Amino acid sequence: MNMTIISVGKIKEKYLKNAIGEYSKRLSRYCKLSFIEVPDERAPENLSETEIKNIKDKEGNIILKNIKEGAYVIVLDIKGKMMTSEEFAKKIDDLGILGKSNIVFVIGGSLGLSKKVLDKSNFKLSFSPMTFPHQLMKVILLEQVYRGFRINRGEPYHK
Ligand SMILES: C[S@@+](CC[C@H](N)C(=O)[O-])C[C@H]1O[C@@H](n2cnc3c(N)ncnc32)[C@H](O)[C@@H]1O
Repeated sequence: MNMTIISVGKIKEKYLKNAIGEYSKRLSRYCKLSFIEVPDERAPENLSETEIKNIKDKEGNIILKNIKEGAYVIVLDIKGKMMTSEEFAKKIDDLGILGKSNIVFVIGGSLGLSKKVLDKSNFKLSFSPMTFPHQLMKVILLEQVYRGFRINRGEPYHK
């Protein structure tokens, strides 16, 4: 299974890079993982609704260009569906059974995702009603994908 994580902005913090590196290494046993980082637009304070929309559209159009035809697109969206880790593991397993071999996860930038990107998605996944920084979201997502593969294989993992 190929998994691609498209996110907005570069991760600069060393501790987050290390965590991403660690989970990427662990996941290499289970899937082919790749990352695409889309440049984030400068977003000063006090932007108007129109300016916010324009920025999200600009970032969104680059995200869309990076999604290959036929990929199953899961966007990370606070208002999306919340799941247990077991349900998420089953979702990954079901996608494999359905022959969906290219899964794309999309994480928005500080302003969130454009409507076009949300509309393009096959599934909207929420990790909680709380807002997390997008950089941290990448680590949390990787951990849950790793946990999902371990659950699906019946392999031990700390609860
Ligand atoms: C800082 S948040 C953006 C907040 C923005 N105000 C919004 O409502 O989308 C950056 C990105 O992280 C992801 N994210 C943050 N918290 C999340 C959560 N609880 N569940 C799912 N995705 C989340 C989403 O992809 C979001 O676009």
